[in-house]
Amino acid sequence: MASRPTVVLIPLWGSGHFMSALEAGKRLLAAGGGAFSLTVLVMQAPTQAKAVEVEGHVRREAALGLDIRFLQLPAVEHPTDCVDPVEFASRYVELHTPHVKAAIAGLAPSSRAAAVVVDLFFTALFDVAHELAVPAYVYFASPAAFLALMLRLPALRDDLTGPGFADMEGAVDVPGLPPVPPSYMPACLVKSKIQSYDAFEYHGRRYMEARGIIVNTTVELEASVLAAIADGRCVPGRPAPALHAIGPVIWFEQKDDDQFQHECVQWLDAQPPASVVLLCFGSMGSHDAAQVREIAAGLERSGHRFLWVLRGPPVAGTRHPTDANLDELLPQGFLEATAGRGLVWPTWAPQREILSHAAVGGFVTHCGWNSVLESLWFGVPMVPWPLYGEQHLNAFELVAGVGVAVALEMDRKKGFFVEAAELERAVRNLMDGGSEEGRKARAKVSETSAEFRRAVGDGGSSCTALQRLVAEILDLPDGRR
Ligand SMILES: COc1cc(-c2[o+]c3cc(O)cc([O-])c3cc2O[C@@H]2O[C@H](CO)[C@H](O)[C@H](O)[C@H]2O)cc(OC)c1O
Ligand SMILES: O=c1ccn([C@@H]2O[C@H](COP(=O)(O)OP(=O)(O)O)[C@@H](O)[C@H]2O)c(=O)[nH]1
Repeated sequence: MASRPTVVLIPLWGSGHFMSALEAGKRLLAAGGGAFSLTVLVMQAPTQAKAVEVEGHVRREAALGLDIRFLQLPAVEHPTDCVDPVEFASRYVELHTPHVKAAIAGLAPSSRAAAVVVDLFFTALFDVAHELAVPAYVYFASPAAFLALMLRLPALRDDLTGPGFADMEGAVDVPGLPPVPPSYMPACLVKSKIQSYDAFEYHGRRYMEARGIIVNTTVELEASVLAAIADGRCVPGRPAPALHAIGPVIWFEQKDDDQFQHECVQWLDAQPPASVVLLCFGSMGSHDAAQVREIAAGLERSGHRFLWVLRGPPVAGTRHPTDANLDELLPQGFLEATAGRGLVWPTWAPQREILSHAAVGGFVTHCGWNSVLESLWFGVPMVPWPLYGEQHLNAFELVAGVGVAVALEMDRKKGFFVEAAELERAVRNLMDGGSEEGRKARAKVSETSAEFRRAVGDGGSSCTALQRLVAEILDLPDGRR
């Protein structure tokens, strides 16, 4: 049998990470034109719900008949006493090191590993790659701005006066971004316990060992940040990491049944073009009862049409929201008052399909990076309502850097609470034809959507970056394929 190498992909279990990495892997596979296969090492997800989700993804993707092999890694113990999901992921993956080594070392000689591509929180696996002399890459499913920050964390530690950025005076210097107010730092670094900073800083340092960092962005969207990283401004005095901006990597589910229309989509079909504002807060986003009342009041007073994906409080001991009990959560009379112009959807919604619908004209989003890229792809301007992870920094970049969003004021001292009047103002500015702020965001987002489509098309920046990456993995001269 002819010898053909494989690219080993090791994604994190969360859908936003897992499916983004897998989609990137599929693009590598396609660009490789059969020169290598893809091997995905699948970790046992730490919760039952996530395990079911991952199994579903693997089953569906395996059935596509592509040149992808899924290898399940043996289960390991769960680390305890972790302060946040990043510390958990970092320690959990360390426990997988011997299994990952055995899986890669055990590949048949005819399908040796040409590269190992790991999730942004899995840099502990570089040890395995180094031992086996396989080039290691990071797949960074978040923006380059967050990468720039992570690379800067070792140096920024000297500027801290407390364990996190909360007490810091002045602004944070994230190369390539305007000065960032400390309150826009990722939530877990603001109110940080020190382990949280340690976990992020650890990965920031280790990125420097990678042969390359594959980033889910475009050079057009994050030009200044990518240039700052490439010019060595994040880690002065060290060779800059090699970047591959191959985005936007967006996963589009294939519909099994074209006849079936989701209830949300059926409802949108009956609304005028660009008239509906979507509110959706990601896989881990939910609000408490007081905040839900403010959202309801803000939407009612805005007078605009809306599709609100409203989730209930998280399952105890997890961050996964439950399905909302609308009778309990919504103020009395709200559904009657907004009947015909509003739909409240209490569970997971088909967000990409909704964003692609002509009736959707704006998106109040938690700023998860996948959601942001989807919104930009479909040319939908945003109101950022960041909740967790790096989302506050994403929100800052969207408003102050890229200009595709209308800002939302939050009470940063009161758990980022948003008053009804403020949501009403932001929704009106986003959706009203007469608002200058909304007009600018709409114009910029249309431009970005067109740029995105050019970037991934033949000869586009991301397509070219992908081809160069494939040539590098295959060791072809001059990046030729
Ligand atoms: C990127 O910065 C942070 C990401 C996370 C984080 O952690 C996480 C852990 C899990 O066990 C499952 C997950 O699904 C998950 C998701 C997650 O954040 C989201 O990751 C997306 C990448 O695909 C995307 O970047 C979104 O914007 C993120 O919200 C946690 C964190 O701090 C606690 C981060 O700083
Ligand atoms: O009700 C929902 C909520 C989220 N998503 C999808 O889940 C992903 C969420 O990823 P993101 O990076 O935005 O945020 P995370 O959930 O990881 O914080 C995106 O692809 C969304 O389209 C969805 O389809 N329906």
